[in-house]
Amino acid sequence: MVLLHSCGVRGRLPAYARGSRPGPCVTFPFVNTSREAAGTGVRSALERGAARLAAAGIPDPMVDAELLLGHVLGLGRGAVQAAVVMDRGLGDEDAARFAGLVERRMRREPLQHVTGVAYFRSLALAVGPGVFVPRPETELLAGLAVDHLLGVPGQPVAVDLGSGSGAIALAMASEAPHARVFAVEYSPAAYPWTLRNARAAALPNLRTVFDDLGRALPELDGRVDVVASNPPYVPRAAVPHDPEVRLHDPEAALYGGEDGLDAVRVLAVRAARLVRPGGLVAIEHGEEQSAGVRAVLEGAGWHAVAHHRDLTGRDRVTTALR
Ligand SMILES: C[S@@+](CC[C@H](N)C(=O)[O-])C[C@H]1O[C@@H](n2cnc3c(N)ncnc32)[C@H](O)[C@@H]1O
Repeated sequence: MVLLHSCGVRGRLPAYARGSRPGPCVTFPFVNTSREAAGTGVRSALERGAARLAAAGIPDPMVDAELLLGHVLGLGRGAVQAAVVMDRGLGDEDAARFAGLVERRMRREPLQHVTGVAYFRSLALAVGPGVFVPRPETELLAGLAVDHLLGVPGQPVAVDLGSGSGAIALAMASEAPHARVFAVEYSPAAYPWTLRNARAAALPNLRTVFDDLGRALPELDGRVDVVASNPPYVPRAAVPHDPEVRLHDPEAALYGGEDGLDAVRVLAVRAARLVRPGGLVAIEHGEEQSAGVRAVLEGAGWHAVAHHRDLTGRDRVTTALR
C-alpha cells in the first residue's frame, strides 16, 4: 500500500483540495498509484458508478458515488475529488467493494444504510435497518434546544422524546456538556441504535431510557428545562414517494395518525408535565402542520408559541414556553 501525504511526501494536493486553513498532515491510502497497474482508475470507477446510479433514478448520482467510494477508501468526499484530479488508480478489491455498494444503492437502500453512518451536526451516528435516518432539518431543532440549554446556568435537564439514533440527545449532551440529557425511545428495533450510539459517544451526561414518550421519566416531572422531539408526523394517507423513506424508515418513526399529529398531541401534554415554568418544548413537524402544532400546544397550556424555518424557508420546528 502506498501512503500519500497531503503535506508533500508524494506530491501536493491542489490548493482548493487543501483548503485555506493549515491542518494536520493527512494520509491518503491508495492501493495503487498507477491507473495502468490497477486496471481501473478512481475517475472511471466513479463515472461508471454514477451512470449506474443515475439509471436507477438516484437524484444526485455523482455525490452518492463519491461518498460510496470515499467509504470504501476511508476518505472524505473532497479527498475523493482530489484523487480524481490526480487520476489515481483503484485496486481490484476496492473496485469490487465499490461496485457492490453501488448495487445496493441502486436498489434504493438509503445511502446511510449502505455506509452505516449518518452525519448530524458534529456527530457520526451508526444507523441501519430499524432506525430512522436523521435528517439535516432536524439539526435546526437540535440547535434551538442547545441554544436554550446554553442559556440556563447550573445543570439544566433535557429530554429527547422519540430518540431513534439518538441524534438530538447526543447533540444536546455533547454541545451543552453542563446539561443532563435523557434519550427516550420505545421501539424495540430502534432502541439498540439509541444505545449503541450513546455507548460509542461515552458522554457522562447522557442516559438512554426504553419507554413510551407518553409516560416516560415521571421522576423528572416539573424539573426539565428542554423537551425536544422529532416525533412521527406523516399523515397516514401521505405515504412518502421516495423508496428510501417508504421502504426503509420504520413505520413507527414516520406515521402520526390521520392528520399526522397523534404523537404531537401526546407529547404536548407529557412535555407540559415534565417542563418547569420558563422551560422550552421544541417539536419538528411537516411544513404544513405549524398551525396544527400551535393549536395543540396552546390547548395543552403552552405559551409564546413560535415557528422556525429551515434553510429552504419552510416552517419545520415549533417552540413554546411553559
Ligand atoms: C422521526 S423519528 C426521529 C428519530 C430521531 N429523534 C431523529 O430525529 O432522527 C421518531 C422516533 O420516535 C419513536 N417513537 C414513536 N412513537 C414513540 C413513543 N410513543 N414513545 C417513544 N418513542 C416513539 C420512533 O420509534 C422513532 O425512533
